[in-house]
Amino acid sequence: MSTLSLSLVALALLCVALLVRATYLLFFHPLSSIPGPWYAAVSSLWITTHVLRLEQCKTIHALFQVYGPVVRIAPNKVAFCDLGAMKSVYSTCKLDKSDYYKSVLTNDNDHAMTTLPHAQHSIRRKAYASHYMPSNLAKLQPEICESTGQVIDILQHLPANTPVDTLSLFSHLALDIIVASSYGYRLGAVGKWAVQAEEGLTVAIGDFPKRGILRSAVPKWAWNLVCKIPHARLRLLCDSDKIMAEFVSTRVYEMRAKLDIEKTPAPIQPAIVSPIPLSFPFLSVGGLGSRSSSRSASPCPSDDSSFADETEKSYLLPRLLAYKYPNGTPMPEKDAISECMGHMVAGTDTTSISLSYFLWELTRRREILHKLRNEIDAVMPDSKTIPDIKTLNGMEYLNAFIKEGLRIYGAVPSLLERVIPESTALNKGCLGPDGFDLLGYALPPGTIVGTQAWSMHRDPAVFPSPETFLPERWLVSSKEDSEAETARLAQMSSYMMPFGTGSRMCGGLNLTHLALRIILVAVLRNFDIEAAAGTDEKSMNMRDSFVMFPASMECKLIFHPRVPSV
Ligand code: HEM
Repeated sequence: MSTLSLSLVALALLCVALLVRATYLLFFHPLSSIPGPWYAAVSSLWITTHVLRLEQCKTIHALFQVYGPVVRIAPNKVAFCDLGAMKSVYSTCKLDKSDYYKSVLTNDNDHAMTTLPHAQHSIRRKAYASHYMPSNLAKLQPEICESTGQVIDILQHLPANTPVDTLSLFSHLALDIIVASSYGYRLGAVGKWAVQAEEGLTVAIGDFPKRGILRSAVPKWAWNLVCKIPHARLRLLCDSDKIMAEFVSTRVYEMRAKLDIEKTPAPIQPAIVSPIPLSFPFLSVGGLGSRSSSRSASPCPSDDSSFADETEKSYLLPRLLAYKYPNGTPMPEKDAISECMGHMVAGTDTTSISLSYFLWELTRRREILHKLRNEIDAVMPDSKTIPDIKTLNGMEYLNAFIKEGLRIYGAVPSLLERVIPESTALNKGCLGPDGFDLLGYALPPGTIVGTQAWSMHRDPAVFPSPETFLPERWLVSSKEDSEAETARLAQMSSYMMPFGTGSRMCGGLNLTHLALRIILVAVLRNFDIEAAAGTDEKSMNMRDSFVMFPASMECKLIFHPRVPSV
């Protein structure tokens, strides 16, 4: 037989094999009764092209509108949009996460977000959870206010009509806040942003998700080869994980040194103590010089008693290093480092993206801005003094605005993938004889299942005119029956999942709420905001790659100081 004939036979066999496989997947596979396009059922290629085009969320949403609340989006993957199923998957049955999350391992090690099994995750979560309790965060309010105050200063001193890329500015601010709250360390990223000096850590955090996508898309040998290419920017991207790990390792070293000094009975030598940032969290290391290092310039309302006893504050890193696993062994440094890195990655871009969209929306919605302003001006007579948490939490319209902002512009609108387990051992009552029951469909073990905030937040039966940004939907209407109003608000809240839902919900949720409030009131009290030329519907069109971001990868706004500013 000639080579040509052999090739033709091989090709024919391949076609038959593909046809047999497609027939099985379409008609005989346990998921074959689930609605969805046939091309999604026979291959993952279709959904992958939409992932690569950065529009998975919108694509899945369009499928729900055609096929209903359960859709097969790939041979082994099912998406749903239903409140009962959401509760069952994420809360009642606490299904394990899918392998997808492993693309964001830090320092080649797990952190809470990448710890897939529920049982192991809950041990991890216990290690950090108390750090983000409101009572601890309240003590960290001065740090957040001070970094925010620095941003206000910088914006006030910019030449008139300077467009500012808020994605960049707020990611520096978010990082300063997270670093201060995690290590009690003054990074000064905002200060560096102001003088256009590159902050290596911010660049590394921005690069890290791209590194994860690239790394998982190519074989290991190809990735190693790419990282050997002598191109400075590429090397930075390849090294982003290492840069973050080195930063956190240095903080561990400093903290250990501080603890050793504290254990030593001899008098502490100032020369040794002074460079340790835990004692002096706001020592400037590249910020705005005296302004940033001066406590008296803090825009926080608190009297200095909150600074008086630094030991009362508890930062994330020492908390992790003091944590003991159930077998009594302390959490190894490697785990503490990965955990801290995970929080920096999880919190920086998400916070800056949300803030950017919130402000951009306000440039188009003067009536909403006006209402917010009235509320803010009333509680903030001095434009340089930010109200405390209690006041911020009590601001009805601000709360409604943030809820609506997270509904439409939540930075993680994506499918949160979970896996149907093999056995019922850990999930008693959750598996029937045919597997997991999802709205009447039996999903066999190994099926990947999930819902997405994008669609849950856009259910027209729960959120009328879902694409309209309407903070008022979160306010109690005095014209309506109060019981009906309570039920309406409760129903909307139950559909909200901007921070995920159930046992794997965002660890930094409380910190985010606090930071968003502080930053929003400070900015809106001090500035009028305008969209710069080129910042429009098209440039801000939402794209997603787990985290959502604007199509143009920037959000340029102009900050005009408000006149008169008290
Ligand atoms: C607007 C800002 C933020 C949004 C929209 C957001 C959203 C989310 C979502 C949706 C998840 C759950 C992922 C899943 O179930 O698969 C998550 C997890 C997580 N987030 Fe956030 N996040 C934000 C800010 C932050 C901040 C500021 C921090 C910390 C500094 C943080 C730390 C974490 C951690 C540690 C997890 C993993 C939780 C666990 O599995 O125990 N996030 N976030």
